[in-house]
Amino acid sequence: MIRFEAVKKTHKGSPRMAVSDLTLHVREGEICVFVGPSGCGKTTILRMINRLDTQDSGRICVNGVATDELDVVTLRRGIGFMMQSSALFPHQTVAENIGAVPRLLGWGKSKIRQRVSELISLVGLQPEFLDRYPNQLSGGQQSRVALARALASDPPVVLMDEPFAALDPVIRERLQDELVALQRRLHKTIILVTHDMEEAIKVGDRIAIFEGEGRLVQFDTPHNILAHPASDFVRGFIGKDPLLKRLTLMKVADLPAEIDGESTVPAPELATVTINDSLHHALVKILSAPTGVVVRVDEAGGYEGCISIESLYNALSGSRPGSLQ
Ligand SMILES: Nc1ncnc2c1ncn2[C@@H]1O[C@H](COP(=O)(O)OP(=O)(O)OP(=O)(O)O)[C@@H](O)[C@H]1O
Repeated sequence: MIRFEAVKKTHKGSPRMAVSDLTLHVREGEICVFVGPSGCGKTTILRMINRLDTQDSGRICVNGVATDELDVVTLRRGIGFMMQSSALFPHQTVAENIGAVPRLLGWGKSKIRQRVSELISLVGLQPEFLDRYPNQLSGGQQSRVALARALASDPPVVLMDEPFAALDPVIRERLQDELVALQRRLHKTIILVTHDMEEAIKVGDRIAIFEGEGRLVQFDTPHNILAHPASDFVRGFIGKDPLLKRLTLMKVADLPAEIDGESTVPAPELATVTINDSLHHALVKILSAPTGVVVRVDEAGGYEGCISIESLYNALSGSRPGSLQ
């Protein structure tokens, strides 16, 4: 859907490259997260997609068409952009902010009003917010409005530059969850820039990790990056406890169900986990269970076998305790 082919960029007056020879393909309908330290070129890469910046060489294609072969208005019509720290228009109401792109596209007033009211509920805000100004909203509410604005013309591609960076951790986590849920319904192609690896792991279908001068060092699923970091740089970026992070990503449903045929009813004293719980949650329960075993149940509470610490080791590596690095 979005393809970078040998893209290079050095900003005028800068002694260093912002992007070095980037080749990368973001698939249709995925959330791809760009992560890396400050100044490594993430924003520049994002801005080149909708031609706010221009590459010095190489090609960027959106849906098979090179961006420099399209006129810029047509290109940007298909791309929603959510900039750093919301960047809402301060002198416009929420309704006017959300309707900004449809207005530019010349939609009629009633169509815009209908779209704005759809979007405000899509991002989880009450209609009474529509007449407020950005400075009358909390940071989390501003982010919701900025997301609604980026989605206004229903673009197939959405670019998000550190959308949740300014939010407190609780609100940030909630919005990350909501973004993932929204994406399941809307199937946009999303590129989200962050410097927060936890956020990347949580929302990304795939993560592109960059180091200085826009050098791509690894591009893979969160699971594979945690299991097989490509370099010490990636290992350092992942931070502490990669095994625990992998357990957070995996669900009880990812383990094979092991019903032994006899104990079809769990003993009442055993703790239970459901198939939608994370393996991290299962680990905590196993560690606090006197027997070292928890019962696995399906969504309806039906017995599906037992899980021990060994099941978790097997899920992580297929190996025995002691062999994990
Ligand atoms: N307009 C500009 N003129 C000159 N240099 C620039 C310009 N914009 C960015 N740069 C430089 O290009 C490099 C990449 O910047 P960029 O903003 O893309 O990085 P980033 O990874 O998004 O950083 P951050 O996480 O801090 O937002 C940096 O060294 C930056 O100083």
